[in-house]
Amino acid sequence: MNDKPVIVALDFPAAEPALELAARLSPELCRLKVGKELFTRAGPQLVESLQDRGFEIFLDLKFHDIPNTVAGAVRSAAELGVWMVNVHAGGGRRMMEAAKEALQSFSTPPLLIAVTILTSMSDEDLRELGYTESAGDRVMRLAALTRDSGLDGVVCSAMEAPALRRQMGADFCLVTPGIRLQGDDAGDQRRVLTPAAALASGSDYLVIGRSITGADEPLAALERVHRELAASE
Ligand SMILES: O=C(O)c1cc(=O)[nH]c(=O)n1[C@@H]1O[C@H](COP(=O)(O)O)[C@@H](O)[C@H]1O
Repeated sequence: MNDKPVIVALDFPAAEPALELAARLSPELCRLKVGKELFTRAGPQLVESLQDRGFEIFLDLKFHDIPNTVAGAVRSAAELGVWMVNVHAGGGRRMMEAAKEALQSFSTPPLLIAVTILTSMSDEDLRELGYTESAGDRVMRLAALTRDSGLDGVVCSAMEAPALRRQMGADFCLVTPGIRLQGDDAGDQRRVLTPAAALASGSDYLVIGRSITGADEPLAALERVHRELAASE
């Protein structure tokens, strides 16, 4: 297990609750993810405030556009000094290669990760989009394309992690959302696992939102995750 596998998803509508939650966590125990809702409202200033408090940031804006536009967006993220940034693998090889190329001039570039198939998507959802492959097969295809395009890894469901680890090797970074503490509601997620099961499946980083941010005591929930991970080693 790497030293800090937990990334807490700050899915809040404004800076204030995000900063309040961050104040109840510790940069020793987790990194933070700033996604579309929060970034659209609070922007780079919020990212900088969180960094000033010692947190490394996963900027989760899932860029998906023409190569030139995505390259510029990824460059802007790197200039913000974030630790991880992501794009949609569905943007294709040229888009991902352009994103990678945009990071060449940075001495410590962010990890560049691609989203394969969202963990909210079921096989049935994919069929409705006209895809004949199962979610699992499509994830494998998109992950191979991601690796061949020079990216560092993928966001995927922990359910796909064992096959991805086998196929992509030890150095390919697997970031897995869709994590729930035992007893928590899955909500809109479709392919969920517990933290220990996700790590045992080969995940490097666990993205955890509501199981921590929705807990009465977020730090206690984060510590519970760490205890469960340590016990499962
Ligand atoms: O890129 C992501 O982080 C992501 C990809 C994906 O396939 N599924 C997914 O849930 N996520 C994110 O992971 C977080 C999960 O939050 P919870 O379901 O509350 O734990 C959210 O911020 C999602 O945006």
